Amino acid sequence: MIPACRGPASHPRSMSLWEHGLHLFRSAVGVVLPAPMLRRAMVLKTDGCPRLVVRDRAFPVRRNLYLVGFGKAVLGMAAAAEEILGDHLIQGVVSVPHGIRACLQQAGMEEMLLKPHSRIQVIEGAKHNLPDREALRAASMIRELAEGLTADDLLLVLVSGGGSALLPAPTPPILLEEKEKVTKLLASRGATIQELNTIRKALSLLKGGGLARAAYPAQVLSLILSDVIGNPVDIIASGPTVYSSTSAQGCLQILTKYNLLSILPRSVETVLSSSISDPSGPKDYSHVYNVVIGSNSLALEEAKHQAEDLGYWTLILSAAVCGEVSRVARLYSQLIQFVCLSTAGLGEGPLRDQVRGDLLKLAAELEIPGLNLVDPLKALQGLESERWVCLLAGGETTVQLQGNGKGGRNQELALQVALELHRAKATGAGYFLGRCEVLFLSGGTDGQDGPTEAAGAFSSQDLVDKAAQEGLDVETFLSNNDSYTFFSKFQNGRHLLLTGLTGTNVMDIQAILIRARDR
Ligand SMILES: Nc1ncnc2c1ncn2[C@@H]1O[C@H](COP(=O)(O)OP(=O)(O)OP(=O)(O)O)[C@@H](O)[C@H]1O
Ligand SMILES: O=C(O)[C@H](O)CO
Repeated sequence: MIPACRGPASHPRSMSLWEHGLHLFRSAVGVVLPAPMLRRAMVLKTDGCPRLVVRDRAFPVRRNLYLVGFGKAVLGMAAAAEEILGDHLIQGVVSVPHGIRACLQQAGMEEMLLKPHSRIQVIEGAKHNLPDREALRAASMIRELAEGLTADDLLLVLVSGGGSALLPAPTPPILLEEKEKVTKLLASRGATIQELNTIRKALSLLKGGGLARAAYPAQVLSLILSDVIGNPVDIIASGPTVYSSTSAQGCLQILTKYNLLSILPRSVETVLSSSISDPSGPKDYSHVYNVVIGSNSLALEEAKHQAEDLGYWTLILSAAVCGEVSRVARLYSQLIQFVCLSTAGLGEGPLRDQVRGDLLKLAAELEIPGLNLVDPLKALQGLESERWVCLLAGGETTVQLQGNGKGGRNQELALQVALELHRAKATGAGYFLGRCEVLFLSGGTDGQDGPTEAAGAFSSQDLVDKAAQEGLDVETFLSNNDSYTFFSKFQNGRHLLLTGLTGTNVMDIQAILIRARDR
């Protein structure tokens, strides 16, 4: 479990980079844990007329509050919300992952469980993140609750990643199995989450704004924890409270792209063609207020704040890092080399120009939204030598699985960075890398990286050599996508980032910490 984050007890200079990295990761996750996040997002004011205040809006409350939720982090969010709302909450239903209560109990995370006499009913479903009968039952209870509301009511909707599978309500005559078949095929053919959820929205009664329509004329307040790059509220959990501008033509384009048109179930064709005559449904969503209350950027901001407190010159590179792990690893390795050249006080020179050129080229190729390295590189170049540097980033990379090993994208990234740095040691940058202490850390904020029990891993430029001394060949493990097995064996698992399930999820976080070695 991620403990509540306090500042580090020891003086920053006496702490290892390792301890700094762990502190930053814990702080980043701490700020998007359900309870603190909910407490920041909404306040129940009881002076005068009781009202629920969220950002610039105040919703009058008089025991007229209902709650629904769906997603992997929603149980903790519901527990925190119920505590804030007290007796004003009349009734609630949340759809959460199969086995989550036992899991949280086992991990000692009681604060994320509902109290014994809670007014919120919990349905566990979507085993293996796939919609099932239980999730279907939860979705229909949620729909019923929403449809029974009046203009005097306020519906609080809690949304987090994993919500799509936990809120299945296929538009008749589509059957659950038919819808699942389409989404499974799309996912296996490499569709993006935007494409996948565009189709899900078109085939669902509740997604793509359907829940907000069902709740009308009640007010709808939707609090959203984002697990998608750029925080698009219409895509996160397939946007059940967000107007959907998706057209049937847009859906057909996606289905054509992935060669699915000829194998669509008849029911899906029927629903898509009937939506051509009613392209978007009602557009008035003035009764809805959607607010993103937790995101990768928020977590990175907190890590930056903490790193600055520790004495680092800190920069957030991007909260939208995506792309193949091996290419992202090359980008991070070149950034590390650039920083080492800069902090070693090397003035303008051909080596740094070369690294800079390679970096800009690679960054352009990766097309990471909003990543502009020109100014950060200038700033790094202008830093006084020996300055501690912290670079932070977040997002979600992808791994093309080729082997049958055990791992996750964060552990694979950490291992790839170590390999890239090892290779760089043989180049002109090697001398400068040797003069710096470097720590690379990548972790999933949900505490689980792929199907492993680690959240991620730490690495550095000496890892490959040290592993070789233990008879472990990094390239062999990487070629089998076996990063977890590697990190479990190497130095008895010391480089694994082990946090346990955190109860939240804002994708992944990377931290690079660099300081000149004492000479
Ligand atoms: N052996 C492996 N090595 C590297 N990556 C792996 C391996 N096996 C699975 N993965 C990656 O793990 C991811 C799936 O795990 P996980 O459930 O953590 O991701 P997710 O479904 O995107 O969940 P979330 O967004 O909640 O973290 C995929 O990106 C997959 O490519
Ligand atoms: O539930 C979903 O659709 C994904 O987790 C993206 O939010």
